[in-house]
Amino acid sequence: MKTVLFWFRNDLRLHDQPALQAALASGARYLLPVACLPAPDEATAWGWERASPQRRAWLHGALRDLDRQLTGLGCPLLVCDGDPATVLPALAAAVGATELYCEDIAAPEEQQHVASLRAAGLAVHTTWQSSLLDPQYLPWTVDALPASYTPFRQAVERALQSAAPVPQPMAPASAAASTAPSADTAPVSHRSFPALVAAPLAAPGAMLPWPPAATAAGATLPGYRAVLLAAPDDALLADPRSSLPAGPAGLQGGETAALAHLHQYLQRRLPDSYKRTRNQLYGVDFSSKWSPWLANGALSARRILAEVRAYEAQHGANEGTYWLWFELLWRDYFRLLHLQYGAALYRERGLSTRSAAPPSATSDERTANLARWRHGATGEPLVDAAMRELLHTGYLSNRLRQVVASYLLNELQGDWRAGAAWFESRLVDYDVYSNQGNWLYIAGRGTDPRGGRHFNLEKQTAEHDPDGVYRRRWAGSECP
Ligand SMILES: Cc1cc2nc3c(=O)[nH]c(=O)nc-3n(C[C@H](O)[C@H](O)[C@H](O)COP(=O)(O)OP(=O)(O)OC[C@H]3O[C@@H](n4cnc5c(N)ncnc54)[C@H](O)[C@@H]3O)c2cc1C
Repeated sequence: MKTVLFWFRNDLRLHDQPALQAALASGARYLLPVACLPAPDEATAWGWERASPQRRAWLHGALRDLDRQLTGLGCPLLVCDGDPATVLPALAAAVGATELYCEDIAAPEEQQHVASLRAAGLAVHTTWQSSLLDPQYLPWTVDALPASYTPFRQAVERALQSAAPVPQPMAPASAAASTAPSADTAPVSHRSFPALVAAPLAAPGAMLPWPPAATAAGATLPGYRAVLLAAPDDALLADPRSSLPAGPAGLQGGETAALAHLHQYLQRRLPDSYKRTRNQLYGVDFSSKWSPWLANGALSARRILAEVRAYEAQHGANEGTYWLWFELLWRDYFRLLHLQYGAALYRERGLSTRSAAPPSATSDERTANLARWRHGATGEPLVDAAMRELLHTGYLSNRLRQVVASYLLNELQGDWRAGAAWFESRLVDYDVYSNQGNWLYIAGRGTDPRGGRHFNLEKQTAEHDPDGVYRRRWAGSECP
């Protein structure tokens, strides 16, 4: 009787889960859901930890919630320690599985994981499911995406206008193959758009049981990690100054809290003010705060859009609801760029053909500058306040992300890849596509024709923190 593994990656949810639906429809008798946690002390090439304690705490909350839900369906989540390329083949052998289902992620390291699993003899079925738009139904093949965001958005909006007004629910993904191209496969061309934004799937009403060998092996399963789910660490997220007030008495990681947060955001009619408030620097309601749940997949972008469309049907569309779509489309754009360019986005020059002007600062000066930037000790009050907020809470408004990125690149002559790696370590909403895409954009090494962004600090301060409230909020915060 067939046994399959389902590997939860950045899709820690049961709603709108075509990859999981494919596993359930595969004819398997048993299914073992598994998530792999990186080692807590994993370091980056830049010398700092890969994921901060805050980022890990948010992820752990999502895993705890997923485990609660799966346990309720009789199929608990197995959380494993270590490198998926090692742990998963060992686990498959221990429980008699030869097939694995998971979402497709078009970033080089994540692609390498899948390649290693295949090389180890597992049949891996991947499903692309993290974007709003289904790449199979784009007006172009992904290797011919419009060269920058605005023509991309305009073409998508034209395509949607010419499509059937009510999108059809997405059929469960085929178990036989990937449902959409990865960066390493050639896409096919399509001329119709009704499924361009599929309706989100409901959560499965039932799961399959664990394989008997897994039940018998229990704590001796390869990679098995016993303590995570029993020892909440979300107090790390409870800084009262945070724009993302999380922790035991605040927002929680995971699908249950994600859906509750989405509903309250809509119920309180916050979309109506979004366009006006979105560039503010602090507070909970100035922006949606969907990103921490979107990042680890506790919330699906298609589910958000479906609910925003229902909101528009009830209250009327307005510039706020449009702007939320506009921003979610940016998120998609960076995903599609990964499908188009893959590892090229990770080169120092990115997609740019021009070589960088040699920095006038010495290498030692640049190293010292980077350390001062990371710890909020540059001497520029707005930058320092923002970097301290990031360090203490794992969240930063979009405007401040732009300001501090520009400062590192332009004033401190820093390496954009170091900035991106620091954000990866600290952001609770770290998303490989959005992080890489935004850093490339500000560095002028992506597709943007304007060639980089330089934010004027004086102007930004006067415009967004004229009375100094934000700077005072973080002044004097000790930085480790
Ligand atoms: C240098 C830099 C690095 C970034 N790194 C990340 C990252 O790792 N993860 C991440 O989710 N976002 C990243 N962003 C984008 C953006 O800052 C966050 O998505 C946003 O601040 C999250 O807060 P929110 O959910 O309240 O956003 P809202 O303003 O409410 O926007 C709604 C949603 O739209 C999407 N969105 C908004 N702005 C952007 C954008 N510029 N690019 C892509 N998607 C966007 C997000 O999914 C967001 O949740 C980065 C921006 C910059 C300038």
